[in-house]
Amino acid sequence: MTKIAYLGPKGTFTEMATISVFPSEERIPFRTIPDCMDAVSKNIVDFAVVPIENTIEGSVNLTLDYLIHNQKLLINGEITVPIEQQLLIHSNNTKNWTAIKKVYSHPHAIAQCHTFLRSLLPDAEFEYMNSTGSAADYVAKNPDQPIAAIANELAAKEYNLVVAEKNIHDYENNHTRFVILKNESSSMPESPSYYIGDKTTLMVTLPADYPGALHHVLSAFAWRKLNLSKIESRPMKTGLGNYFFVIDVAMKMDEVLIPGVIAELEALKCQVTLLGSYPCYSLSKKVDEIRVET
Ligand SMILES: O=C(O)C(=O)Cc1ccccc1
Repeated sequence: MTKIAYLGPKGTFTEMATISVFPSEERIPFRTIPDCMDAVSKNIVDFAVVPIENTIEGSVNLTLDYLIHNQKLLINGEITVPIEQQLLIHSNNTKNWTAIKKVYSHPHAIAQCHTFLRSLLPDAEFEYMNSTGSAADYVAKNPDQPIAAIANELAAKEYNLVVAEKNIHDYENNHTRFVILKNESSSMPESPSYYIGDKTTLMVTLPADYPGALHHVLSAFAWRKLNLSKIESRPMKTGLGNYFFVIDVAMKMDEVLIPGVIAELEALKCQVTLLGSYPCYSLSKKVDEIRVET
């Protein structure tokens, strides 16, 4: 059976994303994003699902950087999931949850709830965890401490926690994109999620810093009328001011336009790496509907 690594433990948003694309495959939780990617390169699993970008916080740098610098895997698919954050507490603490002293969660989840936290738990400290699921697990295992987790309803059920406050995320339009990684390009199993189109992701390194360099790169896409859905710069880690660009093109790899862009950029002495050309899905179902037992 196909094996899928995801950022665990059970009850994470990544698990929600994974269930929606791989409802009947074997899903295996890993503790960290790099652990998921290593599992693919060591052939312990066939695919890994990890978060890559959030509407509120932007890119998940750990994923982008590990993909570029450590495990050169290919993006085989993408799934976008609506994110609703809940404040979860142990049933021992339901009487006075405003006395919570510490809030545990993934850094992006805490960042998505700053307004709520500042107004209702202004004195609480934050404790950053590898995932929202591991925060929920910690709160469940420490019933005597005045602590809460920020996580989803799946985690509330999984760890038997109480939802003290519902939908505490500051912005309505809170979505996260997850990528499906593999060490080669392979066709994805038919997904029950909604197909929303194809994307191609390129990594571009400029030969040197000179006036108009990025303009030249972008014009290779512009005059071909290729729509870019994202451009992100990340440090090359070789010195201050050295960056590479990760560029998402809103179309499938073709035989003319994208190869033409790559040839043009290479003629400008840019280094271009294809990170993947893949189908994108969207999940707009409720947690109850997506819980699938294997
Ligand atoms: O921690 C999780 O549940 C994850 O899957 C990572 C994450 C954290 C916050 C928002 C979306 C995804």
